[in-house]
Amino acid sequence: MGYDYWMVHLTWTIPPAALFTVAYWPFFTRLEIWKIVILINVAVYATIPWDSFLIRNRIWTYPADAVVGWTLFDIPIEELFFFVIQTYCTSLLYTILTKHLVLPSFLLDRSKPWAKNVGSAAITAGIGFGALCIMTKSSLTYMGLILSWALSVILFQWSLCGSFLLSFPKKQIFMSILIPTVYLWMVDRLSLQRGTWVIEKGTKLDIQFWGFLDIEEATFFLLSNVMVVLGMVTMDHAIALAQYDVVTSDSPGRSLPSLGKMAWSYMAQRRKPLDEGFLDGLCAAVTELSRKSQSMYLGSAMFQDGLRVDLIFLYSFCRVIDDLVDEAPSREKAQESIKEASQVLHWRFSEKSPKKPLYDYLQADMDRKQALKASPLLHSIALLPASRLSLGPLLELLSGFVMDLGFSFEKQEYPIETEEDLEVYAQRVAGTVAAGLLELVFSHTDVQYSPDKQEEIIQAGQQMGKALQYVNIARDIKRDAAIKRVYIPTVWLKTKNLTPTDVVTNPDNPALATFEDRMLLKADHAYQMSVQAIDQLPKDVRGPIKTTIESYMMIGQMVRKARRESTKIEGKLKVPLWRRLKLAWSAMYVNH
Ligand SMILES: CC(C)=CCC/C(C)=C/C=C/C(C)=C/C=C/C(C)=C/C=C/C=C(C)/C=C/C=C(C)/C=C/C1=C(C)CCCC1(C)C
Repeated sequence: MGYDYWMVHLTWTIPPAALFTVAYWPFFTRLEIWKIVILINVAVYATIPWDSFLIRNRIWTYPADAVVGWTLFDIPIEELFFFVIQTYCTSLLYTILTKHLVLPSFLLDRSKPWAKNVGSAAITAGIGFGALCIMTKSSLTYMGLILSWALSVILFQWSLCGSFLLSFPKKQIFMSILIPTVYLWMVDRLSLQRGTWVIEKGTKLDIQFWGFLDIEEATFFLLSNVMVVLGMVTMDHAIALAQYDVVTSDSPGRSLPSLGKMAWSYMAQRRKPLDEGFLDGLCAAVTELSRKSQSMYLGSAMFQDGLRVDLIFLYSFCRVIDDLVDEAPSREKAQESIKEASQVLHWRFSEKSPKKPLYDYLQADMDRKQALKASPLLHSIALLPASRLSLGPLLELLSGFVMDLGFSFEKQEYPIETEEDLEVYAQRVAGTVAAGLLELVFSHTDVQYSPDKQEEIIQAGQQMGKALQYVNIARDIKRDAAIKRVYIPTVWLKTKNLTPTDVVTNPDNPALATFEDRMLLKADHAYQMSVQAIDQLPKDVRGPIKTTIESYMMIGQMVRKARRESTKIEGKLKVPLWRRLKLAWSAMYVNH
């Protein structure tokens, strides 16, 4: 008896598993943990008969002084632990690397119709080849046993998730397979060299890499990681379909069904055709978000499932209308866009069945389809989750943009005259977005809130939205001056004998520091008044919301610090990535 095999685990497999677990712990969701637990079970049950058969046939052996001696179906306990820990590490790595992806956006099958069949044929050929190898009862035996067993599992997985896998990003798949594979190759080589396990001659090809790593072992570790990763992808395919059902559903409030239910409806494979218009729009919105704001994209990944998808659509709408107004060639054109947005919003929210799948709706009327394709505004409104939002805040947001159009340097018109104007403006452009976000949160949770409670929380949320807008304004005084906008109330400026025009012409005036400070104080005050409300939100949104808010408030602190140390800032002030990560980690940890 000996501890060599356990030492392999203690030195090589347990430490990376522990390290990744601690680093990722605050971000683990219940669903992710269940996925991994299920996969570990499947992996263990699927591997036991195979491994036991190989050991009984003495394809490989364990020196008595390397193992403790406890076995199950002749498999050393250390080896069983290997199935568990490898499946855990690889699936955790996959979970981390794919965390930012929006699963339903890969449901659209853009692959060639033959691609899936070619894959199936190739895998089947591999299984056949493996069987032939086994029949030769020669040095090909071990390779044959690996190929026929692993490829059978992979064929089953491919038959379920093939099309989904083809549209899934390849980089994440390759990394989650290759990193653990190469790592385990090194561990395996070391153990074979030490003789912790021995592959018997006669049934192996006797070809080694790096002196010790048998070609069969290399193949095995590659294929076992492929099985683990494809197992995760298959479950994610089922989850993507369930998320799709939630976000395209008629009912205003629905959360994701249980994993068991998802697996059942996935295996039954009876589905209505997917709404292509919707999925196209989702892909476009996701691409846009990741292109325009990487931090918002990554931040949104902390929100789960259907809520995240809905938030992306809400963001997309705000973004589109914002760009339309900012990039309009003239004030009149911008006003037209806002008017159009208002009309389409009314249409979207009054339609008898506004939640009707977009694609059906478009099919019914080709002209409308053309119009939608041509106009990002129409498109983004068509995609808004109208059954889970209300019209009020969206219209109020438009009125915020109208205020922005009131600025005119030539005519010396500045709409933010009093502090109250500032508050109205912040409510319109930011309070409304917070209200929309919270409506979506209430729709996607199983927690029951009375209407009064919801109203109370939305009030606080709007206050917080305003706080963040004040931070924004304080940070952007110079950038706004460059586009001839001044959000510092005219009455504040008057106390220092300044006018908004002075700010536009001389944004470097040190006297402006007072107003920056005052704006940040206003932000702090609004923050203090509303921060406790976060604790009343559903548990799984507290962390992400805290993270978003705190990283914004941190910008405020950095503005203050930059002013104190009179650092010159070119462009937009940003919180460094590592500080945001640290902040996210602790905000998520506290609310885990
Ligand atoms: C739930 C929802 C929503 C939907 C359902 C969707 C669905 C149907 C999904 C289906 C998924 C499936 C079928 C997944 C299957 C995964 C498998 C079989 C993984 C095997 C891993 C095997 C592993 C890791 C084996 C590891 C073995 C090891 C490390 C052995 C090592 C070794 C050592 C150390 C020395 C001697 C040689 C040897 C190679 C045996």
